[in-house]
Amino acid sequence: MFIGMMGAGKTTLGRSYAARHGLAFIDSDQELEARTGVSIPTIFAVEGEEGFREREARMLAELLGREDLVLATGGGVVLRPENRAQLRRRGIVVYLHVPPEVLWERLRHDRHRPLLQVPQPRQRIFELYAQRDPLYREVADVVVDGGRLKPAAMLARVEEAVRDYRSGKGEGAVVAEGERDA
Ligand SMILES: Nc1ncnc2c1ncn2[C@@H]1O[C@H](COP(=O)(O)OP(=O)(O)OP(=O)(O)O)[C@@H](O)[C@H]1O
Ligand SMILES: O=C(O)C1=C[C@@H](O)[C@@H](O)[C@H](O)C1
Ligand SMILES: [Mg+2]
Repeated sequence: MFIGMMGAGKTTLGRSYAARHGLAFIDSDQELEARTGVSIPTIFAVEGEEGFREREARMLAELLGREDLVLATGGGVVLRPENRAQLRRRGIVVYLHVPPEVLWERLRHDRHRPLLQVPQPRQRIFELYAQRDPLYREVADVVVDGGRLKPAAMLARVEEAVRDYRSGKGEGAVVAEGERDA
């Protein structure tokens, strides 16, 4: 599973990680859009953030029941304690850590992420980062620092971190229970 802030690269890297390993890939946000037939901004507009979080939590519970799946989660999935508990129980959780300055460079022209459609989106990213970084770390098995790395270089770091984690060499890592997939 990939977790991290909006713009960290969960969708981009999740898809390429899955392709490299011959695993199925699902992006929680895209799956919600496909199932509801409407965009995430529309879900936020009609049902509010609470309605979206409810759908997201139900989707997570369902998808975590599937084997051999690489899952890219939504950026806010760690906000609910029950989601964090579920993430900790299943699969290898990879936190793609990207500092807020870099996220801002990537997202400054974004019009699709409802939480950034505010008068001061840069400040919003910094606030969300401050609130969520500890939550991502709480559930992560491995933390991969992206910084300004290109997706291919970041993927190489993910591969290395997952390998180390599996062989019990990762910093603070515990030996993986059976076959756990990212
Ligand atoms: N390592 C990278 N370097 C530069 N740009 C990147 C990198 N990874 C992703 N991007 C770009 O940043 C944007 C966000 O990437 P992506 O959609 O994969 O993030 P995400 O973590 O899935 O975000 P969200 O939680 O909002 O879905 C995209 O335009 C993507 O092309
Ligand atoms: O960070 C967030 O709270 C969000 C991130 C996106 O992945 C979407 O799930 C949605 O835009 C909310
Ligand atoms: Mg995404």
